[in-house]
Amino acid sequence: MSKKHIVVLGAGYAGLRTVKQLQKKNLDIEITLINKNDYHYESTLLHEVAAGTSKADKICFDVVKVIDDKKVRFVKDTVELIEKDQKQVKLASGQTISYDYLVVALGFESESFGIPGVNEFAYELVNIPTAERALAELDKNLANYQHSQDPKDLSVVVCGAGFTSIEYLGEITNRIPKLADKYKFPANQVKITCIEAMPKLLPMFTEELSDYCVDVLEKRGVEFIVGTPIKEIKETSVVYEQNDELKEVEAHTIIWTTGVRGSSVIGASGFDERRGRVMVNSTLTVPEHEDIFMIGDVSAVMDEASGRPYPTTAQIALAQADVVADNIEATLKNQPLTDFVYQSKGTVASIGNNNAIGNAFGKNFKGFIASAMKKGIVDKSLLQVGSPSVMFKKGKFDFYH
Ligand SMILES: Cc1cc2nc3c(=O)[nH]c(=O)nc-3n(C[C@H](O)[C@H](O)[C@H](O)COP(=O)(O)OP(=O)(O)OC[C@H]3O[C@@H](n4cnc5c(N)ncnc54)[C@H](O)[C@@H]3O)c2cc1C
Repeated sequence: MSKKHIVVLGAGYAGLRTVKQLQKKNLDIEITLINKNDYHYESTLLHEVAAGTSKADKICFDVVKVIDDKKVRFVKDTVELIEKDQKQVKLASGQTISYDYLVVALGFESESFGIPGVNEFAYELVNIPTAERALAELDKNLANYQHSQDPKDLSVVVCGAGFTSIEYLGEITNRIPKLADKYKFPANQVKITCIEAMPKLLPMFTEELSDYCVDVLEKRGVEFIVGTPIKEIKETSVVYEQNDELKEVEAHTIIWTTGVRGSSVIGASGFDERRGRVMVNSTLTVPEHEDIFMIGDVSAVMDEASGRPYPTTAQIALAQADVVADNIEATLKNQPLTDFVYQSKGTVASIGNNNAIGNAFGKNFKGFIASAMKKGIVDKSLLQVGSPSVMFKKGKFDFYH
C-alpha cells in the first residue's frame, strides 16, 4: 500500500507546529508543507516591525532550517484553491498537489468591514510586507515635517483599540522621542489618536488592567476616542460618528487594526464559512470532509464550557496543532480521535518594551512583571515552532530594558 500523503497549508503557528509534531512521530507517511514564503514570521510581533522597534529578520526564520528534510517536502508557493472533491490543492505556480489528508492553516487577513477608503488609504498589519509598508509611511511622514511644517505629517490615527492596536501604540510611543531627535520634529506636537467603535476597551482584561493600560498610553500622548464607529477613511483623514454627528481627524499616517478574518482561500474554495472561518468539529475536522483538518485563524472551534467559539490566538493555534498531529496518527491507526479542549493559561498585552498587562494563573499582572511574562511567551513559541537555536537567536532576553 502506498504511503499516505499529508499536506499542510501555511507555515505559521498552526501549520509549522503541526509539521514539527508529525515529523517526530514514527509514521510511514509523506508530508508536504506549502507556504507563500520560505520563512516563518511571528505574527504576534508584527506591530514591532510596523513601529520600527524590531527589524523584520528578528521575527522571521527559515522554514527549512526547522523541519526535517528527510521527512518533509517544503514547497514555496501560494495556495489559490482547495478542490476538496478532487482531494487536491491548486497553487499559483500552476502546480496541483493531491492529498490523502489536508491540514489547512492559512491564517488571517485584514478585515475592512466594507468601510470605504480602508483598502486605498489605510495601512494594515497582517504580514511582513504590510508591516514594513506601515513603518515606511510613519517614518516618511514624521521626517517630512521638517520641510512641510504640515501638522498632518505629525498626526497618526490608529483605527481600532484591540490587542494589536494597543501593542502597536505601546511601541510607537516608545520610539517617537528617538525619531524626534533623528528627524528634528517637536515630539510634543505629535498627535496620536486611537478610534474605537466599542465603548469598552480590552474586554479580555479586568477594568483595572484596562484603565492602567489606557492611563500609560494617555501619559505618552495618545488620545482615545471610544464608542465611535469609523465611517470612512479618506486620503488624509479618518471620519467617525459621535452622537449622530460625523467628525474627522486629519492624519497622514493611518493604521488599520480593527480586526482580522480568516484567509480568503477558504471562501473561494466553497467551504461553509463566516469571515473566512469554518466551524469545525471538536476533533478539528471539517464537517462532511473528515479528511480535512482546519486550524488556527481559519477555524472556529466551539468551547463547550462557555458556549462560544474559542478566540483566534497564536496560543490556541499551537495547541490545536498538537491535537491535529495526534488525530492524524489516530486516523491512520484506526483509533478514536481526540476532542480539542483548551484551558487558557492567560493573556498578556505589551505596552512597549518594558510594560504590559496580563492575567495568568487566576491573577492580574501589570508593569515590568507582565512584560517579562510576555517575553517568556514569545520565547516559548519560538521554541514550539522553531528550535532552541532559533529561540536563542531571535528570542527576547532583555528583560530589564
Ligand atoms: C500584531 C498582532 C499581535 C498579536 N498578538 C497576539 C498575542 O499576543 N497572543 C496570541 O495568542 N495571539 C496574538 N495575535 C494573533 C495571532 O497572531 C494569530 O492568532 C495567529 O498568528 C494565528 O496562527 P495561524 O497559524 O492560524 O496563522 P499565521 O501565523 O498567520 O500563519 C499563516 C501562514 O500561512 C501563510 N499563508 C497565508 N496565505 C497563504 C496562501 N494563500 N498560500 C500559502 N501560504 C499562505 C502565511 O504566510 C503564514 O505563514 C496577534 C496578531 C497580530 C496581528
